[in-house]
Amino acid sequence: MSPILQARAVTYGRTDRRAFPFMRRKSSPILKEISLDLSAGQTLGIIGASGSGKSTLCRILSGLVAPDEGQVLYQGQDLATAPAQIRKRIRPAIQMIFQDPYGALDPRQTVRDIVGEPLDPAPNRDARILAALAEVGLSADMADRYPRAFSGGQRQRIAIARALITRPSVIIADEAVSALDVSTQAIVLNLLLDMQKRHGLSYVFVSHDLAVIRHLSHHIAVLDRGRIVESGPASEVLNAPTHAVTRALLENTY
Ligand SMILES: Nc1ncnc2c1ncn2[C@@H]1O[C@H](COP(=O)(O)OP(=O)(O)OP(=O)(O)O)[C@@H](O)[C@H]1O
Repeated sequence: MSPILQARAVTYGRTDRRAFPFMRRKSSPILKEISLDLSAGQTLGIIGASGSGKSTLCRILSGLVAPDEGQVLYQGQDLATAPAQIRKRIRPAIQMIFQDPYGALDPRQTVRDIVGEPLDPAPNRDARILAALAEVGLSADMADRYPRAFSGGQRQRIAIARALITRPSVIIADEAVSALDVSTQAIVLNLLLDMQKRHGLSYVFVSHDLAVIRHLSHHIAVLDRGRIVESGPASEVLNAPTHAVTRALLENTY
C-alpha cells in the first residue's frame, strides 16, 4: 500500500550564512534529512527527548511550515509546490490537534463558531457542526456555549470535532492528550481510535508518554537532535530497540 503522507529528506532551520555573516560556526538545523512514511489508516508514533524537533516536524508534516530542503508529499503531491488547485484540496485533508486544550480555542468564540471555522462558507454548515459535535460525544445544546464552560477533556473533544469537520484523511496530534488527567486521556484516546476505525484516518501522534504511543502506534520513529535514529513496527522498536537513544527513552519511562 502506498503511503498517504511522506517526508523525503526534510531539512529545516538551516541558518543562512548570507543572512547571518557574523556567525562563525555553522549552526545545526532543527531537522536533518528526515524521511518517513505514514500508511493510510495507520498511526505513526513519534518519540524523542524534549527539543529533539517533534513539534517542528508536526508543523512541517501538516504543511503549516515549508521545509528548507526536501519534500512533504500527500498522496504523492508536494505540499509546497503542487498547483494551487491541488493544494486547496490537500489543505483540509491534513488537520492538526495541539497539546493545550485551554490555549487552542479562542475564548471569545462559541463552540459552534470554533468547530465551524474550517468550513466557512459551506452548505449545510450548521448540520455538519452538530454532526461533528455528536461524533465526539458533545450535545447540540453545547454549541452556543463558550470554551470556558468546558473541562479540559471536553475542550480537546471540541478541538477534535474542529479537526474532523473537513473530513480529513490525516490528523497530526502533537502531545494531544498530555495536558489531560489519566482517565480523560483514556476517553480521548479511545475516541481517536474509534474515529480511525470508522473513517480510516491516519495519525501522526507525538507523545512523551510511551504508554500512549504503545497503545496507538503501528509504526514508530525515534527523533534525536533533529534526526530519525530508529524507526520500524511499534512492537519491534518498543520491545527490541536497537539504538541507544531509544533504549534510554524506554528506560526513563518505565
Ligand atoms: N521558532 C523557533 N526559532 C528558533 N528555534 C526554534 C524555534 N522553534 C523551535 N526551535 C528549536 O528547535 C528545536 C526543536 O524544537 P521542538 O519544539 O520542535 O522540539 P520538541 O521535540 O517538540 O520539544 P518538546 O518535547 O520540548 O516540545 C529546539 O532546540 C528549539 O529550541
